[in-house]
Amino acid sequence: MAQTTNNNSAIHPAKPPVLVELKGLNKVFVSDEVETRALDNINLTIVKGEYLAITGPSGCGKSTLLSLLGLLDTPSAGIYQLAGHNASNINADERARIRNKEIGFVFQSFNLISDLTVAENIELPLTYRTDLSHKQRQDMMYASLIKVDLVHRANHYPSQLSGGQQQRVAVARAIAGKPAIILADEPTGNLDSKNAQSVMALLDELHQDGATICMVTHDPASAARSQRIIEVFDGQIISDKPATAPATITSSAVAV
Ligand SMILES: Nc1ncnc2c1ncn2[C@@H]1O[C@H](COP(=O)(O)OP(=O)(O)OP(=O)(O)O)[C@@H](O)[C@H]1O
Repeated sequence: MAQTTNNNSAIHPAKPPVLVELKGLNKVFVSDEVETRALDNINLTIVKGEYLAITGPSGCGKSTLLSLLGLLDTPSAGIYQLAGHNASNINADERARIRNKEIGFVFQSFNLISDLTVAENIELPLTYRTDLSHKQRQDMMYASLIKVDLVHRANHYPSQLSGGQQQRVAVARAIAGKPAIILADEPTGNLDSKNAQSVMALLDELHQDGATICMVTHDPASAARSQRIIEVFDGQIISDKPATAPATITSSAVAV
C-alpha cells in the first residue's frame, strides 16, 4: 500500500523512551569525620539509543556518577529510575539482579579474568542469569564475539591478546546480555591511539545499531564522537550540550 507523505508520525516521529532518570541525586562520602559531597543535586535524563559522554576535571564526581548509574553504589539522596525499575531504594540482591540484566560495563583496565578464556570471560556474567539456558548463553556469547570480530580468539586467554583486543572482549562481555545501557569508564585510557580508534569505532557501531551508551572520558576527541556531552564540576552538571563532531552528524544521519 502506498505511504502518505503527510502522515503525522513521519512529521513527529515517536520520542524514544526514557531509560535513565536521575532526580536530585546526591552522594556524600563520610570517612574519618571528613564529609565529601561527591555529587550535588544531579538531574539527568537519558533516552533509549542516546550516546553521551561525561567529562570534567579529576575529582569532579564522574566515576561516582557512573558507579551510581551502574548500581555499584547507592545515592545518599535522590531518585534513580532505570529501564522502568525504581533503582533508588532497593536491597543489594535486587540491585545485583538489575545490574546483571540491564547494565554492561566497560572499564579502563578491561577487568578480564586472566585464567578464563575469551569465551568464558564473555559467558561468565550470563551464568548468573536464571532466565537463560546454557544454549542461549552460548548463542549470546558467540553473537557478541562475532560483533567484535574475535571469534578466532574464543579459546585464547587475555594475556595472549593485545590491549585493543582485550578491550573488544570486554565490550563483547558488556553487550552479550543485551543490556539496556552500556557504561564505559575511560574505555580507551589504557590503549595506544590505533587500538583506541578501533574501540571507539566499535562503540560508534554499537550506537548505530541502537545501543544506549554513557561514557566517562577525559579525551575531547572521544567525547566528540558521542551525541551529547555532559560536563561535571564540583559534583554538579554545569553543561549539557550536543556534540558537534562530524562522526556524530554521520551517525544521526544513518539513524534517520
Ligand atoms: N569511597 C570514597 N570515599 C571518600 N571519598 C570519595 C570516595 N570516592 C570518591 N570520593 C571523593 O569524591 C570526589 C569525586 O570523586 P570521583 O572519583 O567521582 O571523581 P572523578 O571525576 O571520577 O575523578 P578522576 O577523573 O580523577 O577519576 C572526590 O573528591 C573523591 O576524593
